[in-house]
Amino acid sequence: MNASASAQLVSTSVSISRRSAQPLPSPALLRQRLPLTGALAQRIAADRDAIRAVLEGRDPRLLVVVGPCSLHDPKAALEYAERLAALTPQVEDQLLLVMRAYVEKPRTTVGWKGLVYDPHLDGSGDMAAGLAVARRLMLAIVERGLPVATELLQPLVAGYLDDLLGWAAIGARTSESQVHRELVSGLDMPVGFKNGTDGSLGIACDAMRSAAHPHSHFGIDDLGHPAVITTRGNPDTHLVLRGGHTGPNHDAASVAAARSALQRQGIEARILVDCSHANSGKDPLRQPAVLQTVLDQRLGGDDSLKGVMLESNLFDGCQALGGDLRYGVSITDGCLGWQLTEQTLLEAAARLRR
Ligand SMILES: O=C[C@H](O)[C@H](O)COP(=O)(O)O
Ligand SMILES: C=C(OP(=O)(O)O)C(=O)O
Repeated sequence: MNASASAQLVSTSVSISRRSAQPLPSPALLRQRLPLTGALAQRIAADRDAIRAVLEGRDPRLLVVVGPCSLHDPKAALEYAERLAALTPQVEDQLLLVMRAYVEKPRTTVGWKGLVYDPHLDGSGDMAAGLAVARRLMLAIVERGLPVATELLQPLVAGYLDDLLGWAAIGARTSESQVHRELVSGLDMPVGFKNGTDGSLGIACDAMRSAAHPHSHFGIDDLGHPAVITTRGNPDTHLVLRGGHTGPNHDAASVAAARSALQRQGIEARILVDCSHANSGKDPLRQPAVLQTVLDQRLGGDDSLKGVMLESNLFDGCQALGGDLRYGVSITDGCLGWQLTEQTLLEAAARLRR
């Protein structure tokens, strides 16, 4: 094609398109700018093994994924990480603490989509900066000795961050997506699939079976080039119960139903309960009560319940994005403040110890 024909093709595609494009650094370039040291990479591999051991029942502790609904302020996120790291030695005989470090948010319709999408919180969508801020922050959390957990939402983002993760979630809005199942089948870490927002368990069970299989799928390679990605299948997935439109699903009857649904499909019953979202009726202060029901069931002999998730921040509640933001308060879902979080986790460890 000569130059004028190709210019015409470009202008035609621009005139009929509702989108524009700006380049981003490749995953390899960002990793090179913000590298993971060999010692930290080994720690992350050991953290993944420790989480696997809990999920497989080789370690009797309770996995606790705890932290903000979303990270929007690196300073507050690091203060939170320091508090969680300081709490760890007091509970680690009973609880395996992993920090929730969510930098992408799936929205029901529209809203702030997380630090990687909009790090300046002003709708400018500076995703090149967002990726760097998120990677730097996750590295700093890992350096403080904590395993990092996140939701993987946009598959392209995974390549920029996945070397830093100990655990990942596929959210209620994406568990049914083939693209996300393919992504998980290539990840070398434990991954939780959430039940659907309507409470359906079937999509998460299907997701676990699909992700356990090898796949070939469209993606980008480390240099950012379009590529055929070939995966080996991920055996380390599990179900996350988060409740649904019809109500919570952390009670004994719902957990038994989930266990049967998994067993019917030949999947090992490994379940984590999200104490927030529809399990708390979106009231963050109800999370400790949800956790108690999980402990009741575990202490009553249910060994399919491997862990919990709590949405927690420096301070209780949430605030609308805009104007002067209060330090340490969520700008997405409401969270349990640090004081109550610490008390809840200390009490949970004490109860399990007894
Ligand atoms: O965890 C966060 C929210 O529940 C999820 O992102 C959906 O939020 P939205 O319904 O406010 O968009
Ligand atoms: C969005 C989340 O959860 P869910 O997918 O269960 O709504 C979340 O944990 O932030």
